[in-house]
Amino acid sequence: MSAHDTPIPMVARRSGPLKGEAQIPGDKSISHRALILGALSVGETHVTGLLEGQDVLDTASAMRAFGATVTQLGQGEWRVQGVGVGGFAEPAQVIDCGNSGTGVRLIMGAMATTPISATFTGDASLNKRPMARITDPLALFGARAVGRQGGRLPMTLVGAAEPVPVRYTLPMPSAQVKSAVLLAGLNAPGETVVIEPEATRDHTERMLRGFGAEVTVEETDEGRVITLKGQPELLGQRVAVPRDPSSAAFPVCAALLVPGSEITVPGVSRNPTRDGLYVTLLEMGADIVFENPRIEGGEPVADLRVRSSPGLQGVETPPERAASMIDEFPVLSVVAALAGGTTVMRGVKELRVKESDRIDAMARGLEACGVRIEEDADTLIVHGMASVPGGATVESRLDHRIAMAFLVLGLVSERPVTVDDGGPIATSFPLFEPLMAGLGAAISRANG
Ligand SMILES: O=C(O)C1=C[C@@H](OP(=O)(O)O)[C@@H](O)[C@H](O)C1
Ligand SMILES: C=C(OP(=O)(O)O)C(=O)O
Repeated sequence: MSAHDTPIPMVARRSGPLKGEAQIPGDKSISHRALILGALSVGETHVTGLLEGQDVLDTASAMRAFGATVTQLGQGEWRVQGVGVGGFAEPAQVIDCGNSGTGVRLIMGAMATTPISATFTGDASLNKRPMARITDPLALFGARAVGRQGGRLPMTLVGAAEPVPVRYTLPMPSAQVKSAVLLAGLNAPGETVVIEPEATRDHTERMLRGFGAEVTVEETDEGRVITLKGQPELLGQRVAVPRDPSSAAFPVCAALLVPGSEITVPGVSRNPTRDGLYVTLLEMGADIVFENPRIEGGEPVADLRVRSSPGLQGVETPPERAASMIDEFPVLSVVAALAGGTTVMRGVKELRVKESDRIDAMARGLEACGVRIEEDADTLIVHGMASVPGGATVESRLDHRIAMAFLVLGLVSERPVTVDDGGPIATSFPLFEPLMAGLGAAISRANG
């Protein structure tokens, strides 16, 4: 579903020191997976800390349409009564995944080996994103996609009546593709194998094991070889969702940039497959301390203490790090604009097929704010400056991360930065505005 109908312009102004504690919402990737695996399990799954952003709410509605019972018990506390592997019913209505690539791609995988059909659609952003990367491997199981030319939504997926297991090497580093293949493999006999030449976020493998599937991971010369034994009985679990490092990135980067700031950010996931931004910020000279490291809900977490860091220096991020920080490049570009020297982000072409073309969105927005950038198909280069003029209205292009990144820039630019539509922020970080205001950030509705 579309999270909002009319644009919500927002503005950020130069702010005094950010202080206090930032309670980040639950991880989006893990929240989607908790609902989907809960729906594919026998018995009851109890989730705490679920992200109640629109992307995840759309996945909850989809799981209901496939026959699971999904109930909100309290804030972030949800119950899923599953239908078991292979138990999805054919939905009576079109499945609208809104703005969410993760939602639609994982759900297509989850239904592809069940003999039912479902029609999927999304908002104007999602309906432009490539789906052949999913329907190609799902066809190997015996599923069939029918829809628009060019592999875009809306499309109908006809699940395989007699699925066969698959061995598939990922042609691009994508946890969504990996996860779709593994979820499809659940209802195929025999072993489904996914080979990923570059490691991507591993929440699906971790959580499948937690729900009782047999999953092995081998590091080989070809990359990570993930083997799933098909047709397990998944059993409902208790899932405690850790806080989202991709959402935490916004207040963390804001605190690094705004002079005199000191914030704490408790309980953020430090899964190594998600840690690239934090590695990069430390290399740039950021003052971030990871306190009280521990395991929560099967994921490594820590409490972050972040202090403003005036001497940040530009760095080069290598292509092999890109997957572990893929959603953080927009906000890293903002940090880079205020760092000494040049920051070169390599191996980032996947950014071109996110909610927007994020290389183009950042490049045009930063230029409008007075920052010098260079780009090619797979690289973004930002030339840092002591002070960014700002004073522009930037297009958020139905992309939550673009909107939040430019609002962070506005906190430290000479003149305010406006984003034409902050509505998409609700897809991943519904309480971004009050959370940032609570820290002392001057972010508000532009017409309010
Ligand atoms: O699997 C996931 O939960 C995600 C994988 C990434 O997408 P790709 O698989 O397209 O890289 C990431 O950008 C997205 O926000 C969440
Ligand atoms: C790319 C993202 O999400 P999705 O692919 O699920 O739309 C994101 O949250 O930055």
